[in-house]
Amino acid sequence: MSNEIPPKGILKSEALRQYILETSAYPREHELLKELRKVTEEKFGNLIEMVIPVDEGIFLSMLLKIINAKNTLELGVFTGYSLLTTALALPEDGRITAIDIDKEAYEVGLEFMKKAGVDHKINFIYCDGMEVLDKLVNDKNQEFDFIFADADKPNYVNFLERFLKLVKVGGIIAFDNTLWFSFVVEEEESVPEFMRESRAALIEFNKILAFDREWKSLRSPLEMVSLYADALCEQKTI
Ligand SMILES: C[S@@+](CC[C@H](N)C(=O)[O-])C[C@H]1O[C@@H](n2cnc3c(N)ncnc32)[C@H](O)[C@@H]1O
Repeated sequence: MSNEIPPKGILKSEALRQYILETSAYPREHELLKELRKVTEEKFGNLIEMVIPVDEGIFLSMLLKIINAKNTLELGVFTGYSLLTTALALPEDGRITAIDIDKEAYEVGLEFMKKAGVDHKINFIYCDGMEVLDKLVNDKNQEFDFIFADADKPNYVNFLERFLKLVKVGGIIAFDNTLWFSFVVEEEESVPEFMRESRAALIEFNKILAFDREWKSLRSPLEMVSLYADALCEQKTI
């Protein structure tokens, strides 16, 4: 047996990822979330890859419950897997402001929100994200316990600037896809062309969060956690 220290990290194979999903994620997935994923795949084919994975959904749901989130913001809804996850995790009087530029996809998911009896918690805004965020910031009365971004990766830095004004103390900001299918550590040539712009933006975003002086001063009250399920979260702790 080799005496070399093995690389850090627990996910050493696709088989292990499947094992985790089968033993800890799928059994906890809500029936309507399973159905929504299936219908999304039937209607949108390959775009199913846009939907957050089941283990990430369970993690987000756990975070929402731990912080007793009541008022949340989601940017990037698609057919609403992460939105339904959030709506199921919030209390009866919980509220979600959900933003997307695709109304048709949202309407597919809306059926499932209704079936689950959680549609009253959702305020869907059909509009560009930055436009809505600027309005919310100007409003000055808006404060969210939890913010989830899963859209328009090149704009993550701009979103963060607004989110920091919108998240309440003790709240959480979560960004999806910060590892970009692991492409952040691969050579550009091996990345599909249509994914390169986002890869470059995410590498820059991760760097800024970790090292940029200006952001560091903003970040000082934030704790950061990066997850293999590919969500990166910041928690404002003071
Ligand atoms: C990765 S999908 C979101 C997936 C969703 N979170 C889920 O779990 O199913 C990204 C979504 O962001 C939306 N989007 C892209 N650019 C946007 C923008 N500038 N403003 C608002 N929504 C945007 C797209 O229409 C798409 O539905």
